[in-house]
Amino acid sequence: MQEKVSIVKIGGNLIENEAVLDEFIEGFSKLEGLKILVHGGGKLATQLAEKLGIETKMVDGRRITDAETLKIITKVYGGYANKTIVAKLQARNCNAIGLSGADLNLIRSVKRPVKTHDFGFVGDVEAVNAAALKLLLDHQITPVCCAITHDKEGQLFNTNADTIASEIAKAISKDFETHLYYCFEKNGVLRDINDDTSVIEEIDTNSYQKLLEEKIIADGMLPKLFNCFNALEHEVAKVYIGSIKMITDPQTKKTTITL
Ligand SMILES: Nc1ncnc2c1ncn2[C@@H]1O[C@H](COP(=O)(O)OP(=O)(O)O)[C@@H](O)[C@H]1O
Ligand SMILES: CC(=O)N[C@@H](CCC(=O)OP(=O)(O)O)C(=O)O
Repeated sequence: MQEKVSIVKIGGNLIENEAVLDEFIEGFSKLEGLKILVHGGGKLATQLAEKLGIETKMVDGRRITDAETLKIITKVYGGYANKTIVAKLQARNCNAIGLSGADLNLIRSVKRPVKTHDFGFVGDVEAVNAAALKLLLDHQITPVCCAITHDKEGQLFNTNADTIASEIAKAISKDFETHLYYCFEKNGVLRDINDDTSVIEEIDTNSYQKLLEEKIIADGMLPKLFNCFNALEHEVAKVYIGSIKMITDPQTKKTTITL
């Protein structure tokens, strides 16, 4: 039987709020077994860009990343957010290491091809160094991964954090039973975005198509669900979308994604 690994992705709207981040870290550090944390930080990057007078442009949930924006996201994701999370985990005796996709050649990507838009320094994932992750996990070290990748020729890229989480989950599924959790500020995929009690408890391939047609799944939820199904199609055992409470309390209402 394969050993279980929990991969938990936490969105930027949560890490921006210190009390919520602390609650999450408390729960995550108590999670039994092997684990990996993937974090976003989009909201913090947007705030810093605004302070520096740099306009933020998002297309289909992805940030157009010019050279100045790449500097900002490297500071925010690879620096402030990543190191704050690692320090908070260490304070709870969770032996974490912060990594970008360049560290250990963890995630190699290629510039997103120009179709309707040129996203600039945005990378699509090509390869994940699963052996490096296994090495860390085998030593009970918890990787904390941010939304930065590289092309192995010296160029950093910005990559959606939901994609980082699903690509990591896919890559280690040969060696481990992987359970992927997408934590964000709502209780799950909602039928009515203004009603936090309207959680859709299960979404499968058929109901997914219907929810897309009805436009119930929109904005940031589009890449998230694409990544959920992509993970399940590549041997990831379980995929959930919900609040931070779902990782500590299995009874918490959430959305379970199935094929
Ligand atoms: N059906 C839906 N249920 C929940 N959220 C939805 C739905 N459709 C669109 N959304 C939007 O998607 C957002 C989550 O996407 P995003 O901000 O990219 O998440 P994250 O912070 O985890 O990266 C929610 O805050 C919400 O505004
Ligand atoms: C290419 C691209 O869009 N990258 C994302 C990476 C961060 C992210 O995904 O953060 P959240 O999970 O907080 O949304 C961005 O810069 O916003």
